[in-house]
Amino acid sequence: MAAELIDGKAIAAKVRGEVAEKVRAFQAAHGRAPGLAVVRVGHDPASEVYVRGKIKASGETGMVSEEHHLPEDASTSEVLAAVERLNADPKIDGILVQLPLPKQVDEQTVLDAIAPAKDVDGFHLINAGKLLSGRKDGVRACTPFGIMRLLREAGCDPAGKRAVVIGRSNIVGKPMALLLLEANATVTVCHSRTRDLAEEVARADIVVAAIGRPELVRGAWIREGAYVIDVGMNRLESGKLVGDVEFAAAAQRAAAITPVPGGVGPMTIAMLLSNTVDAANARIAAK
Ligand SMILES: NC(=O)C1=CN([C@@H]2O[C@H](COP(=O)(O)OP(=O)(O)OC[C@H]3O[C@@H](n4cnc5c(N)ncnc54)[C@H](OP(=O)(O)O)[C@@H]3O)[C@@H](O)[C@H]2O)C=CC1
Ligand SMILES: Nc1nc(=O)c2c([nH]1)NC[C@@H]1CN(c3ccc(C(=O)N[C@@H](CCC(=O)O)C(=O)O)cc3)C=[N+]21
Ligand SMILES: [Mg+2]
Repeated sequence: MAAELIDGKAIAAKVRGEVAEKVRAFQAAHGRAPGLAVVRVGHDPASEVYVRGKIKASGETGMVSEEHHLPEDASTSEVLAAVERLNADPKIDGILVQLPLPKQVDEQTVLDAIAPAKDVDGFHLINAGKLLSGRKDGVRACTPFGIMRLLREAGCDPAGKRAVVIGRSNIVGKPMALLLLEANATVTVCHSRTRDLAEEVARADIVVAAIGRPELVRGAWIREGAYVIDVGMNRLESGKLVGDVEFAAAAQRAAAITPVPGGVGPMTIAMLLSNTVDAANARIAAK
């Protein structure tokens, strides 16, 4: 069986088109475009690539975006000062602090300083708590939120299905598990201490791999007809980018699968823009 390819690039383009429509309506109603601020600290080469992608994509939707670059040796209070300025800036609707931060910067303190209404990553504990509590008004983390859209576009309704999420980070694995639960899947969360990962995966109708280990999930583990979502971004020494799933072998068994690149990554950026225009509208509505 050859899997359907879930074309994240194409679906992300569709989402960006929806966002551009909302940006036009916002501009017409309020005389300005929604504003996104990205804070980047130091010189992580991968972060530079991702931030460039975010700035470019936001411009294409008609949004205004700005990048604030702080030096590698910036202190927690310097990063906090940048966040506070953006919290107070009425033209800024969304704030994203690119992770990872240099070691001397306290990541949790910085994320918790972002005004929850401007936290377009959905990483603030208020937004994490809203998701946990089943409230619909919080901001959803971009990567898991985008994955829910990919599943929907692939014709997969999670209700009643067995979903296995591999990874339990605050930015991908945990919010992913909660969104799948909200969509009525039966959810198992696996991690580095899981005794038999192959056995867990073999039962899954939906597999989301968010590990960061090249092709750790073997194609032979995949249940016939499963939906496979690969979040992993692993740069090999050859320069090739591969996911956490052994793609070619998994595609022999899956109903549908996301490629790397061109799957989850572009959707993450599209959902960031979607969260930003939604945050702009919500802030105006709250005034
Ligand atoms: N495409 C996109 O938009 C995005 C892609 N990514 C990519 O997704 C991947 C995961 O990111 P992130 O969640 O931040 O990573 P983290 O490193 O924070 O989390 C990795 C998770 O994988 C688990 N893990 C590690 N080794 C194994 C193993 N052998 N078996 C089972 N589980 C294991 C860890 O378990 P434990 O908790 O026990 O340590 C941990 O929960 C990375 O490749 C990252 O680059 C991330 C964000 C967005
Ligand atoms: N505050 C914060 N928010 C994030 O959302 C965030 C972050 N920090 N830190 C890093 C991770 C990673 N991440 C990606 C986004 C897009 C692609 C992406 O577009 N990838 C392309 C390929 C890019 C390439 O070729 O390197 C693709 O998959 O097709 C990947 C990864 C967001 N993250
Ligand atoms: Mg993200």
